[in-house]
Amino acid sequence: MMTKIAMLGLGSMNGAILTGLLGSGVPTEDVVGTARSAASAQQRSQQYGVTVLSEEHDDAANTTAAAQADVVFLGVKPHQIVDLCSGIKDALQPQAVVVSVAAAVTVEMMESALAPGQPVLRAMPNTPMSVGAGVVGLSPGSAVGHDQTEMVAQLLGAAGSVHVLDEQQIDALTGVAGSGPAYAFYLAEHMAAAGVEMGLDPELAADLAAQTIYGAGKMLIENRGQNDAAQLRRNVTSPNGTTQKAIETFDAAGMDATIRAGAQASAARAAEITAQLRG
Ligand SMILES: NC(=O)c1ccc[n+]([C@@H]2O[C@H](COP(=O)([O-])OP(=O)(O)OC[C@H]3O[C@@H](n4cnc5c(N)ncnc54)[C@H](O)[C@@H]3O)[C@@H](O)[C@H]2O)c1
Ligand code: PRO
Repeated sequence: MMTKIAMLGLGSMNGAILTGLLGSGVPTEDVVGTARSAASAQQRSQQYGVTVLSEEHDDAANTTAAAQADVVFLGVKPHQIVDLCSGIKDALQPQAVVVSVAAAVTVEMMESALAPGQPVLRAMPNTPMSVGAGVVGLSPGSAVGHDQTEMVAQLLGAAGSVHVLDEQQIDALTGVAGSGPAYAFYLAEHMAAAGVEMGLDPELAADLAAQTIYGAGKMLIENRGQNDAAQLRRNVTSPNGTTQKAIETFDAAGMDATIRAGAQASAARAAEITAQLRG
């Protein structure tokens, strides 16, 4: 059976998931997306090759898309999720699985806005889903069946590694993996900027940073179970050599603690938004 998919709100995150799903072989005919304006619906329809309905054109765009779907991805901002759930509540098929990708919005908040028994999954993906190298945390709601969780895990698993985990751990996963690509991009920005400051052509410096981070990530994956990140770092660091100087400079600036504090601040911010949403 083909799984029909609705993507309500096709911004950065749902767009990345959609790119990953299409890249893994999901047929474009099986997906309907929604956008707010007619212009962005048209742009996204051209970009992804799927039907995209707009709220501007039709007030019922989200309910129309949701009504046809087996899996409904909610890709709007956290403060919009509960309203979106209320809006699609009566249109959803009873067995359709509602998957929110929003930070901070709990399973309980969604379940309260949906019909009793509606299957819900709270997901925390990251944007490398778009290149088939994402990470997704999945926390099951009270009414989602094991088979339904497996079905969504398999769907998303084609675009990244899927981890089914207790909802209490999802903010921590957000701090490491949901926000994490931004940390790597931040590193790339500043490695490239250093190269430019040392006289490299900006395009070359950006390429060097990108390829280096890609290569290091690939090594981390391919060395799993053999050499961890600390060992791979040591393998680059000749005694009294160039890398040692760089790492000493990072340590002296407290970069190790800063990176931990940043990831923890991301997780803490998720919890803070949850508290704000509860009011
Ligand atoms: N960007 C990330 O890396 C990332 C990672 C994990 C989770 N998330 C979560 O994904 C969600 C979306 O974030 P984003 O970064 O993609 O934001 P975004 O602003 O790029 O995307 C949201 C999209 O939803 C559209 N939208 C708003 N209301 C709508 C409605 N009623 N109907 C249809 N479309 C509507 C907006 O026009 C926009 O295109 C957030 O809840 C965020 O917490 C984002
Ligand atoms: N992007 C979203 C945010 O910054 C959630 C994780 C990554 O809030």
